[in-house]
Amino acid sequence: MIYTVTLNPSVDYVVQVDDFQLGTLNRTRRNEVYPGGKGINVSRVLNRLSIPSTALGFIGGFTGQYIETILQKEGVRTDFVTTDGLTRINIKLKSEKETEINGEGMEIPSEKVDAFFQKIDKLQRDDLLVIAGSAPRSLPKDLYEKVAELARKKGVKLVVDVSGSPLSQLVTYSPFFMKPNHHELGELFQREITNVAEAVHCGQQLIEQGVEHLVISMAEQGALYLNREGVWKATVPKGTVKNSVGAGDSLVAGFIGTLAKTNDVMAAFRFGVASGSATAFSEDLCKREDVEALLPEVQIAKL
Ligand SMILES: Nc1ncnc2c1ncn2[C@@H]1O[C@H](COP(=O)(O)OP(=O)(O)O)[C@@H](O)[C@H]1O
Ligand SMILES: O=P(O)(O)OC[C@H]1O[C@](O)(COP(=O)(O)O)[C@@H](O)[C@@H]1O
Repeated sequence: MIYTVTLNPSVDYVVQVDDFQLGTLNRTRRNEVYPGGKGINVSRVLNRLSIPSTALGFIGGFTGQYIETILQKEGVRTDFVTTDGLTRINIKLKSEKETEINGEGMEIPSEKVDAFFQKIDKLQRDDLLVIAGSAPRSLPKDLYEKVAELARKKGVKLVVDVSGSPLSQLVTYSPFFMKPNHHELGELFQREITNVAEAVHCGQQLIEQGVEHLVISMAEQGALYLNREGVWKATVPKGTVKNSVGAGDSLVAGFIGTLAKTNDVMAAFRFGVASGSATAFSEDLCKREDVEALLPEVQIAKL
């Protein structure tokens, strides 16, 4: 079974403003609302690929209720801990450029954290636990490590899609799968990654440290897959980007979902990349038919 953890879910408020100007009244041309947060996006995409998962994490208030309602309507299983706070609203402003404002998240009291750990404690050997996105500032700094520690004790496989210091903490738990983008990878190694050779160099160190499957995504510039046997590069399909929010999460879902179904790593890599691009070319997250249509455009070569 696949479980996703979103410690800091969000309602994503996507607004299109033509010629956005700071410091004045702007009016939207279009606005949409989606359930968001990285683990939640992974669960929603897995569901569209007919792969069941359970979404875990913390929700609160009318925004949290909205997320749970939409997920359940779509058929995603949920087992959130409900708090008295209010799930954040993240602003995704589309104008000449894409601007994001992500909230810091709500206060989560310690008894709610205990309730969350009780849920993690029910996972079984060989379950996949996807840890994705930021944690609300109120949570202890080592919370992700504690989740990873418990997962390791129970023989649960870790999938990691986080950035900043949680990434450097979780990499030491030999994740089954990790998907940093090249900026996150650069941050981890405290250097700028400007080309494939540099990304491969850093990626290989992660494989040596015990990461089993690694995808380094580089938006429209392609993606790399690394394991103990080698390095592969995929081209990404060309198209018009409508909303790249959730593209990375879609790659994660496409990869782990296909790997769970077929045990074929290259099929998983191809499907993951096509899922990321299908999301970038859609308003919301990708649909299965859009992903399948892009598969022939993903060319994979061994480096
Ligand atoms: N402009 C784009 N054109 C085509 N595919 C894209 C584009 N941006 C993102 N993608 C797809 O989404 C995947 C993840 O995007 P990326 O921006 O690297 O990750 P993240 O969303 O985690 O920052 C890419 O590997 C690619 O498949
Ligand atoms: O937890 P964070 O890092 O604040 O990110 C949350 C945001 O990330 C998203 O999950 C999208 O992630 P990506 O665009 O990186 O795939 C949004 O739905 C959400 O608003």
